[in-house]
Amino acid sequence: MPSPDPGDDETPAHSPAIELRAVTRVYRDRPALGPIDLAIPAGEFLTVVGPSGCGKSTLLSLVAGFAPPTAGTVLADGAPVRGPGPSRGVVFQQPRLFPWLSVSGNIAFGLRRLPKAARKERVAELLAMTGLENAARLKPYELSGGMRQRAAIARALAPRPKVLLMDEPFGALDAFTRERMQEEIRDLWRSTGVTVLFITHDVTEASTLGTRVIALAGPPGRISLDARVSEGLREKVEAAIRDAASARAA
Ligand SMILES: Nc1ncnc2c1ncn2[C@@H]1O[C@H](COP(=O)(O)OP(=O)(O)OP(=O)(O)O)[C@@H](O)[C@H]1O
Repeated sequence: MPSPDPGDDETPAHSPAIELRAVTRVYRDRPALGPIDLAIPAGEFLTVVGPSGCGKSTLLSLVAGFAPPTAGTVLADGAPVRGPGPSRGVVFQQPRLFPWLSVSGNIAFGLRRLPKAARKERVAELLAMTGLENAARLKPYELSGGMRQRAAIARALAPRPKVLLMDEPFGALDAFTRERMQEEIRDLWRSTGVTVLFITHDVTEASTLGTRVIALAGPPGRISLDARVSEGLREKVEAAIRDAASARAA
């Protein structure tokens, strides 16, 4: 009789895209986060909302691998996170594009290991996906705020990360651009199947944009609510936002 494979229970395909096990983070003796237990299945669009200082960015930086947890474990696809990696793309509130590179150059930056033809093809794909075809040669200072953020999203998606980590990505945009970007990020999420962890302090954004919302209270940040977003509500709020936007444009 064949013996059972001892690794079966740990098959990465069954692991959540991201998992935090009893994670805490302390800065200079001051607890900022945790303990947190959280599993984010692949393909989920999770929004994290909470007041300023409750630990949202700390949570994201631990998942990104920018900082280690003080205690506990952060896992990506079942493997401990030991630093930043190409499977986790990050988008910040300020786009942080390289000012000396064009939009194409910025998108291509993380693709240096690809052969030239494949790199060109992937950049073209990302430009089309984010509606930046006509801005390919422009430098960041020549872009609007929304275009800059789209370029940053394209750059983060270029290496096909499994997880996209977004830290208040639309916080610096005007309300109109922000609504458009919210629709666009949902379209990108649908078309790429990427797992999204999206930080916001905007309650409406948190409760309508994703498939699941967690609220943090703190510091130290703890999960005070973990709820599934009702599909019906989201569609209704999206339709209302679209109507409001087209009424304004008319
Ligand atoms: N590098 C750091 N050194 C020391 N303390 C820090 C550091 N980063 C964050 N903190 C502290 O940890 C706590 C959580 O901060 P964090 O930035 O994660 O909160 P946040 O919810 O993202 O806030 P905001 O919405 O204002 O961005 C705060 O008390 C903050 O002062």
